[in-house]
Amino acid sequence: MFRHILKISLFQRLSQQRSSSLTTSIPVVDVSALMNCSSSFEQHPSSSMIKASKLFSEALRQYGFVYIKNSHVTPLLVEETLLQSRWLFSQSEELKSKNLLTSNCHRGYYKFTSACVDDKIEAYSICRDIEQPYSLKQDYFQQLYDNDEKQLEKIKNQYNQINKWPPMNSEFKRIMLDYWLKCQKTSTDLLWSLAKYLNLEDPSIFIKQHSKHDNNMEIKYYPKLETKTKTTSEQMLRFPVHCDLTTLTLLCQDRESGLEIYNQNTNTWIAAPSTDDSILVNCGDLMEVWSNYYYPSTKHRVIQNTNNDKSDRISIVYFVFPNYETEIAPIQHQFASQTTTKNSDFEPFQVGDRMPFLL
Ligand SMILES: O=C(O)CCC(=O)C(=O)O
Ligand SMILES: [Fe+2]
Repeated sequence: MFRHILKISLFQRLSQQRSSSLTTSIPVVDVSALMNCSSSFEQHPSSSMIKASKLFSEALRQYGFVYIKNSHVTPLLVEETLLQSRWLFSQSEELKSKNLLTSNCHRGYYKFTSACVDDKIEAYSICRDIEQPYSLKQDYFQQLYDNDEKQLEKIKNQYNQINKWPPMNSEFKRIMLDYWLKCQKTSTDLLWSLAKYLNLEDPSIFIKQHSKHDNNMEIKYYPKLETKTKTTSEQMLRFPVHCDLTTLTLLCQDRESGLEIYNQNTNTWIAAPSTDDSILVNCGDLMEVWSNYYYPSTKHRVIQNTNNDKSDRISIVYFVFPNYETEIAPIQHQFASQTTTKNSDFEPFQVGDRMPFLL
């Protein structure tokens, strides 16, 4: 009980910090009717499911990014995860480097220099928390390297590295894994809904090809900048312009500004501030191709916050990937003729072919 009250008041305090004074034209969609739809969607879906699916799909189609509320990722869980993230980055260099440092692996702590000259961004990453993570990728690598046992052994050792957890904080691990799982569940429901909206012959095609949940979650810490670098627009970037490689990406942030989304209709950048009760979803390159260019992979970036650069910033990004062996090619669907027909000479590829190779 006490714990619950504490959590709520903490949540209220933090969400006051998180709510934004900025406005944005990116739509907010209530996805409550879609949650659990991948397991409960019967032959005759309810009208609220159909409505939510249409709103979500059309918003993604139009903007590339959508705020979703009432997903499995509750506002309280977002606050708790941000709080634990903040705890991690405030730990000593020794703890972060000694216990968590990673090289050539998608799990653990690392630093990188980004677009801005004196910018050092810290990051912490986890993947699906299983004992033999290579098992998720072995179908792909085995057909790639067939009989090359030596190479396969090397790859197996590399990919079997497990998540790195800070010692003596079991709460950290519990909350991170909870957040990870709720993003997994949310993304599965959203993938189902996107396929359903396209009226695909097999509406479970996307989720079948995501059965291994080989996803990656990355928390980034952007420290307060000591010097203002405002001279050119290039220098104001904190994370460069890019598209994600994913099918879907789920993103939340704890400060009001920084993230911007490119709108190709108006040729402008739109601010994507954090909100109290929603998280952002966008499509990446794999979904763009797979959906026959219907759901666009949209450019985005993080800029230096010039209104309030007294603060640091945390973002939590959950990258959703199909199984490595999945073959990607534009799919036929009811809207396919309206989309750019780029598929006549399209060479199908496997997801693993596009992923960074870690040896
Ligand atoms: O930090 C952010 O808000 C954006 C990061 C991002 O877009 C990415 O990691 O792909
Ligand atoms: Fe991104």
